[in-house]
Formats: sequence, C-alpha cells, structure tokens
Amino acid sequence: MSKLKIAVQKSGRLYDDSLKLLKDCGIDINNGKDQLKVSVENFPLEILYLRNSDIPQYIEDGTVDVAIVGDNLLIEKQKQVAVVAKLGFSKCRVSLAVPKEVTEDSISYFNGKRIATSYPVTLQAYLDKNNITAEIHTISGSVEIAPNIGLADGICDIVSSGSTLFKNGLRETQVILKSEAVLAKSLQLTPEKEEILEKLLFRIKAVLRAKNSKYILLNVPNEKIEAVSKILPVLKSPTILPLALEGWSSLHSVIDEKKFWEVIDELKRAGAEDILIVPIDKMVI
Ligand SMILES: Nc1ncnc2c1ncn2[C@@H]1O[C@H](COP(=O)(O)OP(=O)(O)OP(=O)(O)O)[C@@H](O)[C@H]1O
Ligand SMILES: O=P(O)(O)OC[C@H]1O[C@H](OP(=O)(O)OP(=O)(O)O)[C@H](O)[C@@H]1O
Ligand SMILES: [Mg+2]
Repeated sequence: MSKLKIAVQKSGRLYDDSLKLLKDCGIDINNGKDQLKVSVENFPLEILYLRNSDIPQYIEDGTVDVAIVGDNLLIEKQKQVAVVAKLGFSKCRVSLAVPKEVTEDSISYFNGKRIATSYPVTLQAYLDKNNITAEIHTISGSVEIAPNIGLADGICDIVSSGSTLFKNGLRETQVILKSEAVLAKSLQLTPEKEEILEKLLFRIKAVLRAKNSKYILLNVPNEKIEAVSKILPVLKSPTILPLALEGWSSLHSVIDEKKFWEVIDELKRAGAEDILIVPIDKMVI
C-alpha cells in the first residue's frame, strides 16, 4: 500500500505545532536524531523534514504529496498547489513598517523609497495595487535591522507580537496579509493518496474542532431550563439530566469557548449555577 508523503518544517516556527497536531491525530512519530525521513507505523504516512522555504516547490513538483507550511509562503512562491485546511497556529501577518520617527502613516511614504524584505513578490504585488514605485531589497533574514544600518527606509516582514519591530525602533504601518499554518496538497495526487489524505483530514478536523470547543455542565432549576437553553450557543440541543436534588437538572452541552465568555453573565442571570467547563480531546460530528 502506498504512503502519503507529508513535508513538515525541519526546525523553526512551524515545527512544534506541526508535530503536536500529527500526534494529536494519533500518528506515532519516532524520529531518530537528524533523521529527515520517517515512516509512520500506525498510519500510511511518511514524514519528510524540510526547510519551510523549499516546501512550496516540493509540493508543486509532487516530490511531496502534502505539507504543513505557512500560507504567506505559498502566496509568496506562487506555486500551483491547493490549500486543504487552515490549521490555526503560527498566526502572523506580513506588514510594512517604518522607523518610529517617521510620522507619515500613508502608503505614499514608500514612493521612491527603499524597502527591505524577504517577501519581494508579495510586496511588489501590494505596491503595484497601490500605485507605489519603490526599490525592493531582498534579504533572507534579520530584515528589521535594515533601516538601522542604512540599507532601507522601511521594511516588509512577518509580524506576530510586534516585539521585534519594537526592539528595533520600527512601527507597523500597513498589514499586507494575514497568515497561518495550512495543510497544502499537490495537484497530482493519485486517487489512492487522495483517500489517505481524506482520512488524515478527518482526524485533523476532529482535533481542530475540539481545540475550539469545550464541554459545559451546569445546574439549573427545572423551571429555568428553557431560558438557560435559549442562551447557550450549543452545537445541537443540550442533554438534560435530573439531579438527586428535587426540582433541579444538570445541562450538558458542547460550546465554542469564545462564545461561552460572551454569555456567562447572561447564563448566571437566567438561573445557571455550578458551571463547569471541561476540555474536549477529539470531536467528530
Ligand atoms: N514570529 C512569528 N510568529 C508566528 N508565525 C511566524 C512567525 N515567524 C514566522 N512565522 C510563520 O512560520 C513560518 C516559518 O517561519 P520560520 O521563521 O520558522 O522559517 P523560515 O525562516 O521561513 O524558513 P526555513 O525553514 O526555510 O528556515 C513562516 O512562513 C510564517 O508563516
Ligand atoms: O512580531 P514578533 O513576535 O517579534 O515576530 C516577528 C519576527 O519573527 C520572525 O523571525 P524569526 O524569529 O522566525 O527569525 P528568522 O528571521 O531567522 O526566521 C519574523 O521574521 C520577525 O522577525
Ligand atoms: Mg522566521
């Protein structure tokens, strides 16, 4: 039986979360030190550890079948690949930034200026769209240093917390795009590999869904069940179990964690008590 070849970043920003995701999907990974190709025993998968920057080309060639890669890099490299799932980690943006002393916020500041970046294609497309003519200096890293050493008047680079910009006396002026890790696939997969990918995706979706959801249990007087149920932003309808205490019930359901914080006060006002929120490991719907 053939195996699906998946590329994962060898080391860097994507590595830990990529491996955690695969492990959460029940995939046993036993890496030897410096082993760059690992065959998985309990799923038809072969893992290749590669440089993030090389991955888009490998997917387009069909050298690898699928990969976990930063979406911003796929946009930059303009390869013929398909994104099959957003993975919710390594969230960042590609932004323009200027020395903090520059007071101008408008994109027209960059007209006739020099911009250092590792993402020249993304930057050029953005400048063209905004009718800006600038000189692009492509460098492969430590982009934030460029204005300080007189190499550029501004930069275009990845921003996440903003701390690298801040420490280098820069400030973000325009967000060009937002990115996160994605699962991308080759356009040349055989039907057999598509089938393995479907199985992998099924697991990934169950893991991601569970990450954003919580199991909620709360106690409520019977006459208030309807009012409380109406407020709960639940998946289907809640499970209602009678408590040993006469006139009370326990409501169980699954909710989106973010929505829970929005309705907590309303739930209490409507009569909910003893609210428990419990993590969910996997969620198949
Ligand atoms: N500070 C950050 N916060 C969140 N995500 C980031 C951050 N920096 C980079 N990323 C995302 O992680 C991906 C990998 O970044 P990383 O810096 O680890 O590798 P790289 O320098 O692009 O490549 P290589 O593996 O080829 O050395 C980027 O393409 C981007 O999508
Ligand atoms: O907004 P922040 O949270 O500070 O993150 C942004 C920084 O993170 C990335 O660099 P990284 O640390 O990956 O180093 P690299 O340039 O060697 O890839 C990116 O190139 C920025 O420099
Ligand atoms: Mg980096």
